[in-house]
Parts: sequence; structure tokens; C-alpha cells
Amino acid sequence: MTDPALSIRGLEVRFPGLERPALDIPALDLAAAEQVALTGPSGSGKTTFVNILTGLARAPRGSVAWHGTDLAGLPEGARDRWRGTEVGLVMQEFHLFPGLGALENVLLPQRLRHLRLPDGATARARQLLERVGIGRTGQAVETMSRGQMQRVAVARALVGRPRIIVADEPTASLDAEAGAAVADLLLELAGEAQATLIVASHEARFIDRLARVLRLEAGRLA
Ligand SMILES: Nc1ncnc2c1ncn2[C@@H]1O[C@H](COP(=O)(O)OP(=O)(O)OP(=O)(O)O)[C@@H](O)[C@H]1O
Repeated sequence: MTDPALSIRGLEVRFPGLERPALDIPALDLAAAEQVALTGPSGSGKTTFVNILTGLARAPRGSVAWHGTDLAGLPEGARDRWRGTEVGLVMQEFHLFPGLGALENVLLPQRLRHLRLPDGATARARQLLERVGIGRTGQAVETMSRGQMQRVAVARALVGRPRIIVADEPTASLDAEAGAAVADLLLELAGEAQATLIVASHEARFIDRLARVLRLEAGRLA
């Protein structure tokens, strides 16, 4: 693989009280724009891995390099800044801000990161909301259906043009129809943006649609 997007070497994460490492990944490379499922039984290390991949937690041993930046060598503040520009996150429980409309939710991370909104951010947010099928951009998010909420979260994840999109059980709390719509949007929009997509999921109907499947078993890639 020439110039992988992600290159992991010698990653090991241990927690107190556990005999074996929660994660033990000697080597893993992902190409840019690859679409990857992360799956495995409960307790196999998926959340731990997502936290390491997104820099929410620091790798205590080994290297986790995205486009040449080794997250293991960055302190927390630098990892947060890196995540803010490089990663779009979609979580199971949406993490939207109640009381604000869809458009303001999509723009909120941009507002917090930059002192003023970057040129074109509002236009791009509106365009993304239209793309994910949210017509009433001022509707307070807490009044939306769960499927609509997750579609707002997908638009928010993409608005800053991240090179990496990580979704943690994005369809687990949605019914089949809403889940399928969110899966379609994630695959299409990540593909169009040529972003590397990593989806942690238990759901066969989603996993089967991703080009590559990483299966964790007791912290190791099977
Ligand atoms: N902070 C922690 N302290 C101690 N043990 C932990 C900690 N975080 C995770 N673990 C342990 O590490 C292992 C992997 O946990 P992790 O949450 O990554 O699994 P998972 O595959 O995401 O599970 P699930 O699908 O149930 O969410 C488990 O044995 C868990 O109990």
C-alpha cells in the first residue's frame, strides 16, 4: 500500500485488572477512502479502538499514524485540535445540542473551532442538510425523529470536510428503515468526499455493505 491513510504499529492497550490487553494490534494499514467495518462481540475492544483511532484516548504503546501524524505522540489538546479538523464523528446517540435547530447543530462545531464561521460554511451546511433530506433546517433537533436526528449528525460530521469519518454504532438505535437511510448516506457522502470511513457496527446488513471488515476478538484482529 503506497502512503496509507492510517498506519498502526505495535498498538497495545491494557486496563488495570485485565490479564490480557484490551487491544493488541501489531500492524494495520488502511488506504485513503477505504470503507471499513469494525465488528466483534461485546467486550472485544471496539469502543477502545474507536477511542484510539479518533484520538479520544492516547495509545499507551505503539504508533497510530493518520496521514503521517502519530496520535500516540500528541498530548490531549493537540489530539483534540487534530480531531476537530480531520475527523467527522457519528455516535450512536447523536450528541446533538437540544434547543438549537438542525442548521445551528451542523454549524456548532465550526463556530466553536473558529472565532467566526469560515466562508461558505453556512451554504455547505444547508447543502448537506438538503442532501440528507432535512428540509426544515430551523426545526429544534429534540422535536425530530431519531432517524432525522442521526441524519443531522451525518451532515454535521461532513461539514468541515474531514479526511476521516468514524461512526460508532450509527444505526443501532434506529429502526430498519431509518437505519438503512443513514447507512446509505454515510457510504455515499464518504465516497463522494473520498474520506476514509470506519463504521463500528453489529449489524450484518450494514457490515456487508462495507468493502473491508475488521473483526476484533478479545482485542486482536481475527
Ligand atoms: N476504563 C476501563 N477500565 C478497565 N477496563 C476497561 C476499560 N474500558 C474498557 N475496559 C475493558 O476492555 C475490554 C474492551 O472493552 P470495549 O468497551 O472496548 O469493548 P466493545 O467491543 O466496545 O464492547 P461493546 O460492544 O459491549 O460496547 C472489556 O473487557 C472492558 O471491560
